[in-house]
Amino acid sequence: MAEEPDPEAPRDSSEWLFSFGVIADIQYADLEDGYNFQRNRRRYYRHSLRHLQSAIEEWNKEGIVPCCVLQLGDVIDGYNAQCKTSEKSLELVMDAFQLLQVPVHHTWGNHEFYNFSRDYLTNSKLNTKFLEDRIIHHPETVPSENYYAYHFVPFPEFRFILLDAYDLSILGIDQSSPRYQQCLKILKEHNPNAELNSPQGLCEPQFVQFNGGFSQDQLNWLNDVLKFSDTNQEKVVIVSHIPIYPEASDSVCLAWNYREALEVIWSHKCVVCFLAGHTHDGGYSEDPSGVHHVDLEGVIETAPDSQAFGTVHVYSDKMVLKGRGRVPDRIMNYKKELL
Ligand SMILES: Nc1ncnc2c1ncn2[C@@H]1O[C@H](COP(=O)(O)OP(=O)(O)O)[C@@H](O)[C@H]1O
Repeated sequence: MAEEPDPEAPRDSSEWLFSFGVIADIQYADLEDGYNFQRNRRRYYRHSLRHLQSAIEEWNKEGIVPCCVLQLGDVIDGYNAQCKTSEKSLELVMDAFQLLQVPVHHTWGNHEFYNFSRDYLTNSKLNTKFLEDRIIHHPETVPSENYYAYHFVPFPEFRFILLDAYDLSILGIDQSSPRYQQCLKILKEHNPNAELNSPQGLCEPQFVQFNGGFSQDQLNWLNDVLKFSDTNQEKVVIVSHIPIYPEASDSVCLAWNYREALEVIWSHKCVVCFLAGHTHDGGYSEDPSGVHHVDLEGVIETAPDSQAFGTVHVYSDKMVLKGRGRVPDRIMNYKKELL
């Protein structure tokens, strides 16, 4: 289990290596406050941009400036599509990110696909694949163009892998394409409801339209990258919009084939942390193999007088999440076999 950091504790003796920022579910729209589908959580559409701007100001001012920021998806809200403000809102959010002194890695969530097609996203500023690492002589670690995923090395012996959790999905793709038909078939096989966003009565409630999953092709690629990391004594952090570990997430918010993703991860020792967004409430659990699953609290459901972002300080023996506002602090020790 992660320990709560003790502010009174003496300064750590383990070696600090680098830090990175995390933020999730900004869902900006120039709209009055609203509510989620259940109408039990307030959504601060307009203020979410202010939250982002103040997170950027704080990261820029930190004594130890993070080496990069991970944006965990849903950067603008789906309402923008109805209001025909998708491009304008994206521009405002990207202008805010411009002020950040370090690179941002953008993950794609369901709200990206409510606003834009996959082709549009591929050609947009939300495609940060140019920041990827290429491992020479290992073509198996090069991702296919069929999904938006890549890996990068923010610090020697640490590999971060950004996954496409909507690789299997009916969102953002042409309804006449074979891929759409294949994904619709998977969804309907698991969800007989007329409203495919409804999990009502499902034994696997994650099979809803606002979720997605990982293709076998992407899982094979992930397996190959993890194999390389195991062999080269790297520690790996995985980033995805949708979470994959039930103990850390609402069961409705998991990736369609989360079990397959866990199976791949659990067959390697190198993974230390899986970071996701999507749930808005946040969640945390260390799985039996010692992988820390963090679902970050969403900016969109964060009151103006609070905050929702964090900085992860990476040490030789652990990662320490320093949360702001409703993101709690966490100490995440590495599994023994990695020390
Ligand atoms: N239980 C449900 N039944 C039917 N539709 C739902 C249900 N939950 C969510 N939806 C719909 O699914 C879409 C995504 O839900 P939303 O709560 O906005 O997701 P997010 O948390 O990603 O913003 C919305 O169009 C919403 O109306």
